[in-house]
Amino acid sequence: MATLLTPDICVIGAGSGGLSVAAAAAAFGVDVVLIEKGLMGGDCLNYGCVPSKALLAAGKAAFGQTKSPQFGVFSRDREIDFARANDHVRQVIAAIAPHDSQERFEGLGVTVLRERAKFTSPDTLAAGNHEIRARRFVIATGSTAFVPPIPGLDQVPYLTNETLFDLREAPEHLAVIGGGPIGLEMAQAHRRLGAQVTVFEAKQALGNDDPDMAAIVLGALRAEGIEILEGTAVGGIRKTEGGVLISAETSAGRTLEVAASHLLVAAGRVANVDGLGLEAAGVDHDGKGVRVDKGLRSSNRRIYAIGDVAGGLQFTHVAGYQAGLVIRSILFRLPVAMNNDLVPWVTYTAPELGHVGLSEAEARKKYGGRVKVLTADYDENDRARTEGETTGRLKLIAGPGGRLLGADIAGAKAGEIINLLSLALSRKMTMKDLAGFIAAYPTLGELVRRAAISYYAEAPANVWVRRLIGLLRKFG
Ligand SMILES: Cc1cc2nc3c(=O)[nH]c(=O)nc-3n(C[C@H](O)[C@H](O)[C@H](O)COP(=O)(O)OP(=O)(O)OC[C@H]3O[C@@H](n4cnc5c(N)ncnc54)[C@H](O)[C@@H]3O)c2cc1C
Ligand SMILES: NC(=O)c1ccc[n+]([C@@H]2O[C@H](COP(=O)([O-])OP(=O)(O)OC[C@H]3O[C@@H](n4cnc5c(N)ncnc54)[C@H](O)[C@@H]3O)[C@@H](O)[C@H]2O)c1
Repeated sequence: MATLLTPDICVIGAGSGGLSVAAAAAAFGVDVVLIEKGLMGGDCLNYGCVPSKALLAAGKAAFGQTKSPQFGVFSRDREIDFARANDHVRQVIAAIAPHDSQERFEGLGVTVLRERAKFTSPDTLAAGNHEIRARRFVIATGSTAFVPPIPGLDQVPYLTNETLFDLREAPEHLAVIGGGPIGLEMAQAHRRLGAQVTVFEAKQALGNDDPDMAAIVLGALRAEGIEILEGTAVGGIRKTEGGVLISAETSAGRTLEVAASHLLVAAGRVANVDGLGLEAAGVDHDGKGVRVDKGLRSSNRRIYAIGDVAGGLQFTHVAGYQAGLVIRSILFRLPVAMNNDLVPWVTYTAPELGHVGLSEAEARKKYGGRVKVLTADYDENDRARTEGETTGRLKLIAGPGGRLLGADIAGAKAGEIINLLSLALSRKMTMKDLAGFIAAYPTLGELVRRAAISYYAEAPANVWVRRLIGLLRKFG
């Protein structure tokens, strides 16, 4: 007979979103059951952010050696041991894992069940030998790699983010389907660790970002020898003795065939809703995931959904932000509303690509001619020069009254600089604020001031400003 549990909150999925809800609720002394069918930590720790950034760091170290003669440093034997790079990935995961572990959460007072969860009715969930009736449920089951219906793909061995980080040898030639953040981050990491890499992108690579900024990143990746075939849809795949043969057609109607040793599918994500019993629970869902309102509630008011499964922006910090909103709603019954306008994102290629707020196109659509686009180039920044990182640009989008509407950065440390602009956006700052603070010299952050100051570029030529200066001069 099933054991009945009646916690205040039941969380399904111990990834970025689920762990944040469980930890916060437990900190307030609330009775929580957390259910995880796979590894604690979910995608981000085991198959996503952490291993991808660790592998990129290994690639950066390898690439640094090729750049070092610029600094008068010559290394004689440049040898890449891919297995050691993979060890680094494993060690980073292992170092973070205790923070997300069952032991830690049980120590916080959370009941952790390592089972697959499934709703059996609008207020009941089954998980192994347990039946759970909670006051509130939070679905945080994440997403999985979307595998496109390409003829032959199901007949060949392919990698996804769940298997890529198991490789102990560098692929000789890695073919990647998808030129989004996953495809391009992994293309660069593997290229720098010795693989030949070809990326097939049906539309535009980095298509969710500002096209000018994406072009800077794509140019840099191509210069490192990554072949990025945009407007090129994969039409079929065959197994060969040495790997796979990929047939693709370009938007110009040209057919091409590429032989590769390994294939990575990075063509987007599907929300993990299958097998959750959502129909039994009365929870509506569509191709994007669980349908939620601004307060992250599903069609069953007792059940919330957060993170990748909720069908919006798919980032760890979004899952964490949504977890905070759900906690406020469940524990304090406060009205909450998600605001995606303030969410930054970063693609960790080199150069990095960062974004927050409205894009230039969105801003122009909303404010027309009242939008000013202000830029500062990395090759004019002293710190970028000293570091040999002069490829890049920062773009600020200013609206009426000089108010910051959005920002895009392609360049070194874009991910760090975008945080400053994320804060500025959330505080409703203007170009006056961004031009008026003291930035330490020499830093890449000075790019923000430089772009913001250009908002006032016309001031010295303004006749009224000149008259005012002339008038003030008369007072001695
Ligand atoms: C290669 C890659 C790189 C990425 N890099 C970044 C990055 O740099 N920065 C960033 O912000 N985001 C990044 N992301 C996205 C980020 O990983 C996700 O947005 C984040 O993990 C979503 O958190 P989540 O809690 O919604 O889901 P997850 O972290 O995936 O957790 C969901 C958990 O639910 C469990 N589960 C599913 N179904 C059930 C069930 N029926 N019963 C019990 N348990 C279940 C799963 O096993 C999983 O552990 C990356 C993703 C990938 C794939
Ligand atoms: N740095 C980060 O924060 C980071 C890193 C990786 C992933 N992520 C998250 O994970 C999400 C998923 O990443 P992703 O790169 O898999 O998805 P994506 O949707 O951003 O990109 C997938 C790309 O694959 C292309 N594509 C789809 N089918 C194709 C086909 N048959 N042939 C050729 N191209 C095809 C699409 O046109 C698209 O450009 C991201 O949107 C992001 O939210 C974040």
